[in-house]
Amino acid sequence: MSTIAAFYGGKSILITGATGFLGKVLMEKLFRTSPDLKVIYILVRPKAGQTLQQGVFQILDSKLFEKVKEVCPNVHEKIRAIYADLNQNDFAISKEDMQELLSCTNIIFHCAATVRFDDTLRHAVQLNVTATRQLLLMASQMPKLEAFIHISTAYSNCNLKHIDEVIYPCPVEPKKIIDSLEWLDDAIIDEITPKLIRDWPNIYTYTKALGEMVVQQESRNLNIAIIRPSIVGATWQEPFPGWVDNINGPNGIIIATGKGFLRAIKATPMAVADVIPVDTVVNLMLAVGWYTAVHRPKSTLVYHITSGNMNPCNWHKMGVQVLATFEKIPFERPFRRPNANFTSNSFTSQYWNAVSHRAPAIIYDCYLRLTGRKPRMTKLMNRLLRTVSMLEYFINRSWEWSTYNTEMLMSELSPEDQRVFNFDVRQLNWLEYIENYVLGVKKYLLKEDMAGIPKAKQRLKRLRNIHYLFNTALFLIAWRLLIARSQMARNVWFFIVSFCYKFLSYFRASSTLKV
Ligand SMILES: CCCCCCCCCCCCCCCCCCCCCC(=O)SCCNC(=O)CCNC(=O)[C@H](O)C(C)(C)COP(=O)(O)OP(=O)(O)OC[C@H]1O[C@@H](n2cnc3c(N)ncnc32)[C@H](O)[C@@H]1OP(=O)(O)O
Ligand SMILES: NC(=O)C1=CN([C@@H]2O[C@H](COP(=O)(O)OP(=O)(O)OC[C@H]3O[C@@H](n4cnc5c(N)ncnc54)[C@H](OP(=O)(O)O)[C@@H]3O)[C@@H](O)[C@H]2O)C=CC1
Repeated sequence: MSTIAAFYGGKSILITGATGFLGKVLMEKLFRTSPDLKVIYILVRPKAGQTLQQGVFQILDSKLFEKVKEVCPNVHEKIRAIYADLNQNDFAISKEDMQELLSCTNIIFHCAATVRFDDTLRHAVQLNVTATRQLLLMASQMPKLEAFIHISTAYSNCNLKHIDEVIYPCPVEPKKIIDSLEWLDDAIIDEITPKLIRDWPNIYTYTKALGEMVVQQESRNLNIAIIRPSIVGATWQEPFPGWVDNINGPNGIIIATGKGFLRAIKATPMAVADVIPVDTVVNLMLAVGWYTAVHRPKSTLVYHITSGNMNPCNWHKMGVQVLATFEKIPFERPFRRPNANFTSNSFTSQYWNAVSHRAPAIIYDCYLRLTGRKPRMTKLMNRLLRTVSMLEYFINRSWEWSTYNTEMLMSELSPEDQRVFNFDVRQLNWLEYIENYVLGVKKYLLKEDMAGIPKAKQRLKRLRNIHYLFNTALFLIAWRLLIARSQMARNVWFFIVSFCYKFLSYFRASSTLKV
């Protein structure tokens, strides 16, 4: 029997961000491996037109929870959804609910965050910093609390090149920022934001760094651990390979490439693609929860869960494998044939954007206008290119994350726990993983039917022929214009034509002689 699975038996677990990508996979694994856990409290913000119960059923109805329903048929009774908005004071939790949370919770997994790179500083601080502080305050009033696990990101210190499993201080105290945001108006905040975030690439990573500082400062006598995953990708093995459910990180890029919208990207091909499967992250989270509660380390331990130092893959390898998978399992109705040009040069990147992205979008919009439809491709392309520009920082650099704590934890696990809660990425086969990832994006995100593959392949062939035809026509027009304008081009043209003519005459003569 797994020690970790047994540890969660009978426990009351509080999860924030349970409706998100990581939160869902965490709940799934908890129910599957510890079906005898007492209850999982999830803090859910109200959604228009949906009751809490409907929200829970929607999560449980997804394919992700199919195995859970077999192992734990009464799973819906073990989820206790609580209305909460982490942007509000006391999270807007009712008194009764708060009382229950305070008196019963044994373990907290704090996953909720805004992961948008372009959020306002006010909102990002509220969610990623102030809410963390408030949750810690709540945690300090929980007599039965055994461990508080805070989910950060490996990029919270991405202004550094080598990152250790320690909490780095931020130049400005989180408390000062929280206080000043209370009285500063939005216009001034916008103005000072670049000065505050300094060499962090966006507000998200900056506020996650502030969140870690808050954890350190407000930890009191709690048992706390911080987990820093890199780019969280589709499931590797559990409950089945390839599960994804949002367009963040690589997912949106895979869709945009598979649909033929995105054919070139400003990326350093040899930079490490530090993607980490979501089930690996969840396994580490559960192991850390157990270790923190049982072994009670004296200080707050930080755990990196990254792939780059143990089993590195680079963007080139990833791009090639993604394209190879599109050959086998293409997405339906692509705009153009998928392609992946990587360039680290700004000028070349702008050239590709003009020729390979904006020009086809404009041509397509002209076609839509001519056929009496509303143009939409240019707008979509502009949004896509804006998104890609925000991700560029992460695909043009490599980082080194030390993983001493993560390795130490691995060595502390029994062989059974190492198997059930496997977070050893050295065993990951990238080619297989990427193929399943792309397949998962097709099935679970795009909800495309596998029966449509032959038709999609036919469409790709047609697009290839159109591509060749278009290029040939373009070449001939360009050449014709050049000949009309330049004597040198005419000379070259006559030389080629006379050379071909001579070659053909010689060929004909020699074949006549042989006869
Ligand atoms: C040709 C080359 C081919 C290559 C071959 C393929 C090989 C694979 C290569 C893979 C390289 C990947 C590198 C990943 C690096 C990640 C680093 C993460 C590091 C930190 C990790 C973390 O610690 S934490 C999670 C990270 N946190 C996010 O990842 C949120 C980002 N996101 C936003 O911050 C907002 O999304 C933002 C953008 C403001 C827009 O915001 P916005 O207001 O414009 O509105 P929306 O979000 O609604 O999206 C508007 C439209 O952009 C579309 N879209 C949204 N995201 C998209 C996305 N990723 N890729 C494409 N398309 C996306 C969407 O489909 C919409 O399209 P539509 O208009 O048709 O609806
Ligand atoms: N995905 C990634 O690549 C990485 C993620 N991380 C970290 O992992 C954690 C989870 O990320 P992920 O699952 O991908 O993110 P998601 O965006 O999928 O999930 C975010 C969760 O936070 C909840 N949330 C947001 N705002 C509020 C609010 N005001 N009140 C209550 N709940 C709120 C969301 O609820 P709702 O459903 O209502 O929106 C959702 O459940 C985050 O802390 C993130 O920083 C770290 C590294 C990489």
